[in-house]
Amino acid sequence: MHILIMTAVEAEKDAVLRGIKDDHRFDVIAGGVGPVSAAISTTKALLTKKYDLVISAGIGGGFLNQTEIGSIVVATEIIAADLGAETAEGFSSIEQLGFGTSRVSVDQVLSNKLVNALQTAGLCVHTGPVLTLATVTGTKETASQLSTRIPGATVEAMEGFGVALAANDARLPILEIRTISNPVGPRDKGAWKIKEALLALEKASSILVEVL
Ligand SMILES: O=C(O)c1cccc(C(=O)CC[C@H]2O[C@@H](n3cnc4c(=O)[nH]cnc43)[C@H](O)[C@@H]2O)c1
Repeated sequence: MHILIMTAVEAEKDAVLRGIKDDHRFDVIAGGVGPVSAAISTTKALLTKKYDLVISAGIGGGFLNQTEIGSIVVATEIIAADLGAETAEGFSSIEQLGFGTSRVSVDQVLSNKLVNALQTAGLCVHTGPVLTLATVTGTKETASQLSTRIPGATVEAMEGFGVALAANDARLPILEIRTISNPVGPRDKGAWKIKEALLALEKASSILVEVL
């Protein structure tokens, strides 16, 4: 089995590599920040080699009461949360506009297997929809609007949907794994617990090797 893991930045890639060690089934690529860079980088990677599974992995912002800093989230669904139109009545999704879909399903069998293994290893793990946004949420109001609009929203990050669309286009299964560095809400980048989130990403990656 050949597995492609896409992160946004090098620090996330290094954390994944520390977890998977020298397992040659995995390629790990830092494809850039945001859904567009992620989609382009993933598409390019999928054209260069035959893969069986694609994983979007990295740190993310956790929704209040759903996650803790340093916990791991395995996506049940990958959702482009800002793909649509703002109207006088509120946000209209791309589905409501009739132009396509903002949701990609994950491989449920693999994701359940991974969640069980992470729990067995004693790690703090949650499951739920992982949102992709091109803009990091920076206010309480936007955070609250997102969790109202997308019930169960667990994490927000910036790449999953781009990676997932590229995987879908290549007819490959997709997973998304995020570890929580900060709460979704008022921006305070100085308070992001990046070290803790990268350590959790390393641990989650070491379990991935056992599961796949
Ligand atoms: O400064 C560093 O050392 C550093 C190390 C690793 C990663 C970073 C990033 O800034 C990664 C950006 C990446 O993180 C995701 N992310 C994290 N929190 C959020 C959030 O609250 N909302 C949306 N995205 C978030 C995102 O996927 C970015 O690509 C820095």
